[in-house]
Amino acid sequence: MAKKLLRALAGEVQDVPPVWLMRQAGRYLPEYRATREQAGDFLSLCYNPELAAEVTLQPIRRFGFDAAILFADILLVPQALGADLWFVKGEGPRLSTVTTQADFNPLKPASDVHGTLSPIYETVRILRRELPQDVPLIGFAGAPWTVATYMIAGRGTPDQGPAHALKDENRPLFEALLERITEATIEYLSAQVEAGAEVVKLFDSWAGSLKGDDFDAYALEPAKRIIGELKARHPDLPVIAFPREAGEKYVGFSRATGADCVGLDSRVSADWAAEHVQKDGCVQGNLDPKLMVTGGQELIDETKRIRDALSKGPHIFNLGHGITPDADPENVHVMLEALRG
Ligand SMILES: Cc1c2[nH]c(c1CCC(=O)O)Cc1[nH]c(c(CCC(=O)O)c1C)Cc1[nH]c(c(CCC(=O)O)c1C)Cc1[nH]c(c(C)c1CCC(=O)O)C2
Repeated sequence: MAKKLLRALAGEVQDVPPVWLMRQAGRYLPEYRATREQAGDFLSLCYNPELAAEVTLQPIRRFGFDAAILFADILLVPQALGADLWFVKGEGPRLSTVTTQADFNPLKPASDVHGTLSPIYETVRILRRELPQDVPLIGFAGAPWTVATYMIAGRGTPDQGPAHALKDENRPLFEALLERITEATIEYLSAQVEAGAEVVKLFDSWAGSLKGDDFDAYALEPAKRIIGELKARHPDLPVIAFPREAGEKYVGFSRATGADCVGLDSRVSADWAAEHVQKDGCVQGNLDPKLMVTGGQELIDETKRIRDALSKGPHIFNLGHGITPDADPENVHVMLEALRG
């Protein structure tokens, strides 16, 4: 029997949808925290193929999810382009900033990213050997806009203000940066597929802060380019696009970009998505990650409600965003029982 996730991506409607969770390998799991400790820190874990493969496998062993997602980070691409990257404990990522032509000039060409990223391809090769036969591996990268917001600000920002400011004040530089990230992302994802990733996902976590024509130019168009080039190189490759908080812009996104599936955040209702988004194909989502912390009957009811609302078309069950460090692993079992039971 073909893998459940691949069947959903091919448009098959299933009584019980395949399920995996964003950030399923992460700090809510004690075994993840132990392996990260063993690696030293988060980035050392990302670049250690044996240990990165181990943390990718941990949630598969514990929960029996229908897909594994490569353990890495979207900010490895800026690092491969030459940006400095480090993580401040309890705060998050920091990067050297790109706000002037002088900052941009030393960035490497896209074809040079493989030197830094080759350990990630080794992680993929290990995983293809070690994953159970029925569990496909999802590779991923950040979408150009989201990656650019971190490269421009040098950190996460609540409103992506610095990136919007550069877009408004120096559009040629902003567009050159997006172009470089786009090219690097094509190279990176293509190499993941060559190493054995069976599906790829493009995370545009901050797509929702792009409005109107900006959304089309800087979220939709780059996704379309990346997906078009990947499918030219790997014709059967399924792609999941996640323009988080796109709202009304979710409508038609998969048709316009060529994505096989669109990821939904928790702000849109499953009923609305069934009518307006799922008519174009597979959707993924969209349980509120908070329910993995609070649990109880509401978790059970919401899981079933989303499953039922999206049951008339192809659906991959997931959260609306990543599972948080304060989530209770027991609640994952509760959700799986509600979904599959
Ligand atoms: C914006 C973004 C990043 N990284 C990612 C995104 C897009 C998705 C999203 O919106 O969440 C994507 C990502 N990051 C990670 C994965 C691995 C696969 C998975 O299990 O989903 C994936 C797919 C591991 C990680 N990436 C990070 C962790 C936590 C690091 C740790 O172990 O201390 C993990 C497991 C760190 C990270 N990485 C990033 C930030 C802002 C942070 C700090 C915030 C935080 O601590 O949660 C950048």
